[in-house]
Amino acid sequence: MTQLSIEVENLCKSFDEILAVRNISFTVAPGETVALLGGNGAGKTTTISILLGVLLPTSGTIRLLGQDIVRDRFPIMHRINFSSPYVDLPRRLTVRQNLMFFCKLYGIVNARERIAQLSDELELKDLLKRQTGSLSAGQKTRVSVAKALINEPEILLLDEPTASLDPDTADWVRSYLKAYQNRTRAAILLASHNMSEVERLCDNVLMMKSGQIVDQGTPCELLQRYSRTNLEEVFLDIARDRNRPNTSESTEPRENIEVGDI
Ligand SMILES: Nc1ncnc2c1ncn2[C@@H]1O[C@H](COP(=O)(O)OP(=O)(O)OP(=O)(O)O)[C@@H](O)[C@H]1O
Repeated sequence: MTQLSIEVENLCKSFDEILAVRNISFTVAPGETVALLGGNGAGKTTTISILLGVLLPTSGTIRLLGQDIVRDRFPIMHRINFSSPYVDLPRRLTVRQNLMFFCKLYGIVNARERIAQLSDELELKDLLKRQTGSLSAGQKTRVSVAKALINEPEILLLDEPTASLDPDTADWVRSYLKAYQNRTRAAILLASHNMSEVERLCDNVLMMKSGQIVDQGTPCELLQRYSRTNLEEVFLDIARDRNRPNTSESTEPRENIEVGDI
């Protein structure tokens, strides 16, 4: 049987009296993309931070590439990577210096070639000499994606990977990530508020609310289950505790949805 890339079992995380993550379990297989969806404060970033080893779980187990991350964190860290708009790279370093730092951190042998390849593919060539702090939000996001792929990770954790990108660049970055995954069979766990991104990239969706997984399935399964035509409407049904259309109570006409109202 193929080794699962991510195995999360009964994970809980509390910050004093706040229960940020409540007993969640899920898996991600190699080559699979799974989305964590949920409103603000649902527990997505906390879950990703625990997978990265930045936060310790209160209870539960996490295996990445078959290894327990609390016991065997260091041997697997060079096989995973992440991108988040909330984690700034050192602002005074140039883009090249930042990428070189991460090449050294991950022990990349042909660092110059790797940086040249990524900056070519992600159109960063003109930015390499610029101080990272001087870049626009969208430019920083592209640098963050380059940093996330620098070690060709087997597990990629993406927190809002296309935040701040214009629709054209966002679409291009999604295609790039998909091509990377097709080539490497990396497992991707993605937290996003962009439902069309999730529909396009993800094989499976975990709907989180108040720290729990309240529903899950493929985008198609969720659309069918809620009798909806897009995930944005499913998201609103769950966020607003609307009844599922397939249950007996849900035969009433459904109220209009204001999609921009998430
Ligand atoms: N360091 C912390 N100390 C105390 N509470 C925290 C901390 N980090 C997160 N929380 C709380 O845990 C809960 C989950 O937060 P988290 O950042 O995981 O949500 P999220 O789903 O990523 O939200 P968003 O979509 O707004 O980014 C929230 O109630 C948040 O206030």
